[in-house]
Formats: sequence, C-alpha cells, structure tokens
Amino acid sequence: MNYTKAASSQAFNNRKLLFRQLFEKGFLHLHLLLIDPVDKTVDRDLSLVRELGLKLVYAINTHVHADHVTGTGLIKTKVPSVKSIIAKAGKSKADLHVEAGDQIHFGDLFLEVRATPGHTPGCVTYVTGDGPDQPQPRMAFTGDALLIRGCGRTDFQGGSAHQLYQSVHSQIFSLPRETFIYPAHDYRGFTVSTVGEEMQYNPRLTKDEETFKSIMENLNLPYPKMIDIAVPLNLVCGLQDLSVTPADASSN
Ligand SMILES: N[C@@H](CCC(=O)N[C@@H](CSS)C(=O)NCC(=O)O)C(=O)O
Ligand SMILES: [Fe+2]
Repeated sequence: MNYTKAASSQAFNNRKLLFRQLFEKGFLHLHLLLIDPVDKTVDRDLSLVRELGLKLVYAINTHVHADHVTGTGLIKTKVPSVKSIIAKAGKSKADLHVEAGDQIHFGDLFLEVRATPGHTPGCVTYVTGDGPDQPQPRMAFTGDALLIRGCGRTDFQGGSAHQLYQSVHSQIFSLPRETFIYPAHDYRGFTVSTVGEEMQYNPRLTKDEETFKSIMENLNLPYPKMIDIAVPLNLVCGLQDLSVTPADASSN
C-alpha cells in the first residue's frame, strides 16, 4: 500500500505506517487496510481509503472464514488494480497465494507470512517486518489462530487442536513479548493484546498440550450462523463469478 499522502499526519508509532482497526457490527471483526475485509463493509472501507488519499494495493485474508463473506472479491470489482491474497494452503481463489516465509511489501514496509494452521489448515499470521526501518514493536495479525485470551475453534474446516497449539507456540509465542496481537475477532470488546500478555494470561494456550486439547474438545460452541454460505463463497474470494487464478495453478 502507498501511504505517502497520509502517513505524516496519521502515523501510528512509525511515520511510515498508517494503522486503523475497522469495526464491523457487534462482534468486532477487525481488519487493517485491508486485512480480512468483510463484504458488508466494503463501501465504508473504500470511502475511508479514498478520504485518506491512499492507494489500496492488497486485500488480504488470514484464512477461509466461516462466519462472514470476505470483501476481497467485491473490492476487486470496485478497484480492479487491487490484488487479493490468501495462503496457498487455504485452497481458495486469489490473485496471489502466499506461504510461510513470504514477504508482502507495501511502501517501505512489509508483512512476513507465518503458517499458523489449526483453526483451519490454511491459516496464516501476518507479522510486520523485523528490522530498523520497520515499525516497533512488531504487530501480528493472527486471524482466528490466536484470539485475545482465547483462540480459534478447531472443530470444523479441518481444524486440529494439536496443530493450533504447535502453531501458536512456535510461530507467535516465539515473537518478542512486546509484539502487538491483532486478532480477527474479539467477543468481549478488546481490540489488542501482546505476545507477553497472551503467554501469561491466555486461559487455553498457557496450559500443556493435553489440557489444551481437552479444553478445545469441550467448547461446545454452536456453528457460526453463516458457515454454509460463507465457506463456499470464500473459496472463490466472496464472489461466484470472479475470474482469478485458482490456488493450485498459481505460484504467487
Ligand atoms: N457466533 C458466531 C461464531 C462464533 C465462532 O464460532 N467464532 C469462531 C471464529 S469465526 S470462524 C471461533 O473460533 N471462536 C472461538 C471461541 O472460543 O469463541 C457466529 O454465529 O458467527
Ligand atoms: Fe475462522
């Protein structure tokens, strides 16, 4: 993304980075310009992008969502130059398919891709770059892998409590403790945490793996209301007729 016009007056902890959280209705779906956009709020989000004089380059998903339809396809119909991004392992359509270790460059900054499967097999966490010119503390956009004092459920979409436990411990808890955590959801009104906070207080992921698995097996959550609509649509970027490259045919 090109933040040059707005960056000087809108900076968040680094003059090169403009950061916003956009709230979607009651359950606080969080996204960055633009990580995990929602179809229903595309017009609002694009208005903000226009107002701030930004050039939107990427619309990024952390995974194939089950509770809402992604806005990435709709964004591309309104701003055709935008490229959609999702992990190759998600087996969903997008313009670019990323995997662990890839970097997504925007302006002078970049996001690093970390594979954090377990909620779904294709879940990734996007982490701001490491280096003197990158924002400090780092910021991790964890999708539904790590939530604030919680984590994504593992009882559908190929979920695995074992994988999720390993993902969070190896890929997220290995980041500096001051790293900010921005998840895709919070059901209690929180917006941000840190790696250190979650390592100390997360009621699921501070436990040993066997206890974690037992917690996850006994969540007894109802299925998301939109799962049967959202998952098939999200496999095609939120739009049935979008002509983008299938995951298995592209090499990003
Ligand atoms: N009631 C909501 C769905 C709630 C839900 O299942 N959330 C998911 C993330 S969206 S796939 C989850 O992993 N929750 C974990 C938890 O501990 O709550 C709806 O109907 O949309
Ligand atoms: Fe999810």
